[in-house]
Amino acid sequence: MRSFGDEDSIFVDMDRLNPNTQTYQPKSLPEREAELDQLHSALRPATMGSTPLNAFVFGPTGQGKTVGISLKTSQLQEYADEKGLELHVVHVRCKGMDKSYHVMTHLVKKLREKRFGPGEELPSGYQKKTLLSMIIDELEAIGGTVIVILDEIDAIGNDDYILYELPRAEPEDVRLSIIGITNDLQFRENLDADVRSSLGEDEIEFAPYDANQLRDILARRAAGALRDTEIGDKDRPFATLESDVLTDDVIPLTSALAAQDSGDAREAIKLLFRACRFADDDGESTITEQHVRNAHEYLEQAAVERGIQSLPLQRALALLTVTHATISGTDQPETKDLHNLYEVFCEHIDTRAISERRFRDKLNDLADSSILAKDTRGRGQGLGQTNRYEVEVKVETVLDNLTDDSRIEAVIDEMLRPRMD
Ligand SMILES: Nc1ncnc2c1ncn2[C@@H]1O[C@H](COP(=O)(O)OP(=O)(O)OP(=O)(O)O)[C@@H](O)[C@H]1O
Repeated sequence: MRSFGDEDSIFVDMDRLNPNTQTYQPKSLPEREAELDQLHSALRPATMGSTPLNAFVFGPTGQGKTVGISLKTSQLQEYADEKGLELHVVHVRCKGMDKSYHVMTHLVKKLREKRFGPGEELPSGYQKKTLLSMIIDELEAIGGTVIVILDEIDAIGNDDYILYELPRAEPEDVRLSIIGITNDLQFRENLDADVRSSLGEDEIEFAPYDANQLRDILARRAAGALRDTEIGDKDRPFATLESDVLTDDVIPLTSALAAQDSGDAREAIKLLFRACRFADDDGESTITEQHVRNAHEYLEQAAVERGIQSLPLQRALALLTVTHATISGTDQPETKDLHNLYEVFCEHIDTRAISERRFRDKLNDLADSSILAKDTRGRGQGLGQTNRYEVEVKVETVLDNLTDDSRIEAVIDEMLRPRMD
């Protein structure tokens, strides 16, 4: 067994390459200068005793929206503390809160914690209107300038009560600004026009990073995180990066893979971090292109496994029909045959079956998430097209990750496993 503490490492500060924002926050985001200037302009009135503007910040996942806003509001807070201005920033992460109601209970809790310190309870059993009055009361008790950040606000779906009411609340002697953040462009499109115009006094878009920007981001994170790795000119991080542990191809390959997937900085950092950890765990002194490729494969596999684990019942059953065909050696069966098998599964576990058309939608959803491979081909002259499906991953990966629901387990144990022997 390995002992802690007596190993050499390529890392000098591992946290710096950790994509988790609780672990490490960059001190500057040069790639987001334009967006942060826009935010600066929206918040600046706070420094002049006026009300900062409401802003709506949007862009795909992993684009520095959360860290950017946190950097800018911390900078404003520092200024306010220095000048003795009364300013409070409240950050509510709305992920998982599927109603305005939940966002409001969390907002009440956060506002109370501003006054009384951590450990306040979530209020429960109140009507939405009462919660709104509670929020207004709390805001008035705090006073001064209050900036409320509602991060991942798309979680509330169609229930936009809080977004409609809060900008109109007008608490007395409070200069209130609301910053809504979303990575769901559809949510922004679907917002009620009144909500959009009051919340989005300023709209700030974070467009996806390109491969060159990702190179610079990775170079800055790697310098300081890895041994003997430094940047010569901070305005040209990647171009002036010198490293004894990173081979030349590593950052370009990592950026190219992340840019091609989504331009997501979180994914790019995660990939580089995993590649470095693979090298470090093997006791190697350099990180190579192969480590990046292994890390990419590992993360893709992990994402597919998470995707399989979270499949709802109908999609899981649809996946099992294709898996059953693979195990039985049936080469790419027709959707109709898969649906027949699906009906047998449903009967076995006493569940109502969905129609063949909706079943086909489930198969297509699985193909969209790269769990199934879809092949569209002609049936022969004049006979139209047909879709054939195959499992993209190993049969074992499917069976091992579909274990949460006892009905699914029954189908696997009684109808699939016996065919594997
Ligand atoms: N320009 C940058 N320089 C260095 N690190 C960055 C940069 N942009 C983003 N990051 C890092 O990428 C990760 C994701 O950033 P962040 O959480 O701010 O994204 P986001 O746009 O809010 O994503 P989501 O919509 O998923 O919440 C964090 O680890 C962050 O530190």
